[in-house]
Amino acid sequence: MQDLLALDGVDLASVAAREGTPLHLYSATAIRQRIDGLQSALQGVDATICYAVKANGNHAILQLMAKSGVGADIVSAGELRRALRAGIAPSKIVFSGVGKREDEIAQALEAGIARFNVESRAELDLLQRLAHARGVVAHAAVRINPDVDAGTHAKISTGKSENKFGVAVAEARQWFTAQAQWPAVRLDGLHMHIGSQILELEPIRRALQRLARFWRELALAGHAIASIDVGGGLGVRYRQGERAIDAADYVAAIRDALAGFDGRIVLEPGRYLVAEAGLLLARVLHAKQGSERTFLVVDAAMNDLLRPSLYDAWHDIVRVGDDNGRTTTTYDVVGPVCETGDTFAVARGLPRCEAGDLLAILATGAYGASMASTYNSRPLAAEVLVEHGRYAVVRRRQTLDEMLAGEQAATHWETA
Ligand SMILES: Cc1ncc(COP(=O)(O)O)c(C=O)c1O
Ligand SMILES: N[C@@H](CCCC[NH3+])C(=O)O
Repeated sequence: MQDLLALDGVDLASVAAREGTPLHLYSATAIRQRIDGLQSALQGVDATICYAVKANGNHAILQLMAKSGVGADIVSAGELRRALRAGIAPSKIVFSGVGKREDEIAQALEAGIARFNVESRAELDLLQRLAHARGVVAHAAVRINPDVDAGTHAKISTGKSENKFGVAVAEARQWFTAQAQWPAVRLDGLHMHIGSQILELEPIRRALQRLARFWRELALAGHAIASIDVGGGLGVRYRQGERAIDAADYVAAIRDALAGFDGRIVLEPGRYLVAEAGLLLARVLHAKQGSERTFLVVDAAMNDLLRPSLYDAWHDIVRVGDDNGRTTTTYDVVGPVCETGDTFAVARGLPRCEAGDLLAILATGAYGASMASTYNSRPLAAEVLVEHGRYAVVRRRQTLDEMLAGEQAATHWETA
């Protein structure tokens, strides 16, 4: 990652000095390479890549997706708004999520999105009512829960029967049989998404096979399936040397499992397209010698990057600049937030650091800024897009006034 930014000729220290820290950086070149790689692997397949906006919904990144012909997988009216504003065609937008609100479905219907990935009978009923009221027919896919363990962190595993997502094949079968009950919904798609940060192909293969078996059964029963959405979940390398799934192998597994399917295949990668293209710059505030451990207290915190606190996730960390023979020292890299969980790394070997040094926390392009909060009343960090030795600020650092906007004294009371 750092090599790529260096190749682009961007001096991290100078961007940090000009824009301040903490600072999220994304390489446009790296994102394009990921998109191109996946698109090439998909050559000859009738496929639409619908980028999972939740991974990083920054306007500039969504514009980049739109310009590359990539669509969007959305989970809220906010993400719908973002996708449309960035120029993503409604015909390339799919709407996932286990709890879509009535107003959100209404907005998506009015925008004319391609498809709703439906996760419960209640949602199907609601979609029927709202589509009927508007005199339109909504295309829907059933999200199947294939009961496969994706082998990822429990908090981001979504394809086991105990998870809240999707429905069992048995229930989906009933929906197809009873289709006439929902005349304003065209139930002609299947969907799955078994989890995120998946590093082994085997669980994906198993889930695809279950999905394919059901598609064949439906086809035999005379149900036309126009779209099979295989979800996202492709993992990335958070540690140097870690193994991840190759895009070509992933696409080969999809082709194999769905051989003979002549409809549209939808993919919903999020992390895969953006994670390794991003890094978070943080300044060392001080090195603190505790009684048992040595801490590097930095100016980024769990509100800027939640993954280590939430999932004990590993992110490689490098000291920016020449090491000049500094000895390797073992540090806990921590933020200033008042929680012990505000820790980016435990017992990590780094060149000896001092106050003012710059650290880059790597592979933060996905689920970094998009999961940020203002916890501890820390304003949202700025985001910059880097390309060929230049950078553009694509989100200004939030000011304290912006952070406080909307809050007010309890002077106006309503009776309820
Ligand atoms: C329905 C759905 N599609 C796609 C994604 C994108 O996942 P990832 O970023 O792991 O590719 C998610 C999140 O895991 C999701 O819930
Ligand atoms: N937020 C998670 C991934 C969840 C994916 C959303 N379905 C992460 O940071 O790894």
